[in-house]
Amino acid sequence: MTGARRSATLMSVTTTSEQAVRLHDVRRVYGSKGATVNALDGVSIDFGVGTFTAVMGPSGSGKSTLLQCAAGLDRPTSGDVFIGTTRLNDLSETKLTLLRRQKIGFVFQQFNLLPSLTAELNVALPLMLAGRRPKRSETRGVLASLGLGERTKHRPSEMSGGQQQRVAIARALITKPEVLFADEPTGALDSTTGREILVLLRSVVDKHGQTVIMVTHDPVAASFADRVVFLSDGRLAGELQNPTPQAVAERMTLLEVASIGTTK
Ligand SMILES: Nc1ncnc2c1ncn2[C@@H]1O[C@H](COP(=O)(O)OP(=O)(O)OP(=O)(O)O)[C@@H](O)[C@H]1O
Repeated sequence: MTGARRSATLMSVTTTSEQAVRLHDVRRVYGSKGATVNALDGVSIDFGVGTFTAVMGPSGSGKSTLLQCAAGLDRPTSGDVFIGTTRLNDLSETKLTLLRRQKIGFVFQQFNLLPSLTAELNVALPLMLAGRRPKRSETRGVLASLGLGERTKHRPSEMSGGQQQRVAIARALITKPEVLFADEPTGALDSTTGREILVLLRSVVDKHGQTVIMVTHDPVAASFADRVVFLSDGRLAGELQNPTPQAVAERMTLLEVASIGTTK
């Protein structure tokens, strides 16, 4: 692409303040000559400020790769990623790390808490990494707001899976991120506990106006979102607004069948 054409393209994808995250023609190729995988194959999508989006698709369709590229944890092979109005492609590793610390929270399926630290210290960690000395009232306040006021001194091994995931969410929210990314946040939890976590994620959007982008395999979990976007073979394969579990499950069945058909 010529410089002029590239500038024109970039002008046309300049983000507005209503978009929390924007991907434009993002490709992510893994491997090298002879053995490459197009994990993302030209994905363009916007995530509006204060919205809750679920990302679904068959295994290997590129969901985690999408999340990692959108969160600046992985760099696309080509294409543009914006967080707010900042284009991530232009940032050095140091600036990207700073932006992630300021604007992004990430929650994982396996919680990823530090086992030797109390709940309170796990939550304080992002502030300490940013060079701040966290106030006890700050970390305890976030833990209390997530129903963990009595657990501040407990270590991860002394808490249930649901409590550990709530600590992980408290840790992600302590920096007041604009966007919270969650990769299978209920995957390791029973359905009742998982539902509590989803209610919590919903309130992050409804009460605080933050943006949540969540990968899930579970149609019930996806129904907590405002929108579900589907991926298949690294490409967008449609979306559902105001999804019901039934509508999501039907769409997933069609995609799974199509994906089995193409791998035979
Ligand atoms: N680091 C990597 N090196 C090589 N290939 C990779 C790497 N990460 C992912 N892939 C491949 O890229 C494709 C997309 O992977 P990704 O993990 O994004 O899919 P997914 O939809 O999240 O899958 P799942 O639902 O099974 O977690 C898959 O074919 C996967 O094998």
